[in-house]
Amino acid sequence: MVKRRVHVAAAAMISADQKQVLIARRPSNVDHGGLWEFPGGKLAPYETGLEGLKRELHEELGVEISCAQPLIRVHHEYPDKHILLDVWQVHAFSGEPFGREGQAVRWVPMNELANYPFPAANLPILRAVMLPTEYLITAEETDEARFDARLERALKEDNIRLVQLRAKELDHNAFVARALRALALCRHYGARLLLNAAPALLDDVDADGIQLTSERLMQLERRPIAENKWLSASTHNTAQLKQAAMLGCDFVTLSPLRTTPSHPDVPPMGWHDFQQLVERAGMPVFALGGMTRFDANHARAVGAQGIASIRDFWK
Ligand SMILES: Nc1nc2c([nH]c(=O)n2[C@H]2C[C@H](O)[C@@H](COP(=O)(O)OP(=O)(O)OP(=O)(O)O)O2)c(=O)[nH]1
Ligand SMILES: [Mg+2]
Repeated sequence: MVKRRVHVAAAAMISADQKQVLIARRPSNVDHGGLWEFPGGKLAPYETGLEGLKRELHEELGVEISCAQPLIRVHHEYPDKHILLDVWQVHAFSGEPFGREGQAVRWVPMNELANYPFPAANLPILRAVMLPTEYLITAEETDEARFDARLERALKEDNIRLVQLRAKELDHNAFVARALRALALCRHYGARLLLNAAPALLDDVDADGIQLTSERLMQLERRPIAENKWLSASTHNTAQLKQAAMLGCDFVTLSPLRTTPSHPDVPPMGWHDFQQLVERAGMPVFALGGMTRFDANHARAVGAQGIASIRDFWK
């Protein structure tokens, strides 16, 4: 049997204070009835994703979208169909959303989304909604006070909300000491901290998660940390992306987009290959390798969550 292919546009509508997202409950008499969803629906013939999204949000919620950006594209195999969920983050709209088709509609704080049952295809979307567009990776530093000052500057002035502590130059004790200070700073500014370290390091430092190197990624057979922690991995190709999906990584970095001074001999993948890999990744992907904040919109446009960078934030 050839499966039906269904292209669905859906919206993650964000409240003005950026803290809440709008969800709706599917009526009990349809597919996935009773589960929660991001409002939207199937595209009509010849409609683009954004056109379909505008029509569906008008029909289902009575709102008019004025500003939307691609968030994530998820391909999912249901028993009877192949579905592409084309999800947009809606930052501005007019009208007060209500369930025009009688469905329940609710604004939910980001950190309570996990309490609502969604269809199986929605897991990567929930991750994407919760993640920011920028992922800071810390640089090598020999001076601890300077490390703290630079991290704090990025949290305070650049509004960074996701940080990876990467410090290959430090031994175990020095890494733990730096990580504890970084964690306190991140907590203070409401940012999340992932450690680029062995998963067991979470026993010493109760950070928000682990960033696996591609080498660690390929050695693992199952997810090495609890579900309530974030698991990310550094990836460079299809095999590593598949392994990350198999382990249940919440997101990944994919590199190198461009040639960088730190890896001058590694051939860059460029936006075209990057986009093809992201399309099938099935989880949020941060573009890494020579990226700056000015690349974030382009990264979004080709399907990425955003950009990861050392240099652009470490000043
Ligand atoms: N809108 C939406 N659909 C989702 C989500 N997750 C998910 O698996 N789906 C699936 C359920 C459906 O099979 C399909 C969306 O179809 P739909 O029933 O909303 O389509 P529609 O609004 O055009 O309604 P209809 O005209 O077919 O009645 O995508 C989600 O978060 N939002
Ligand atoms: Mg619908």
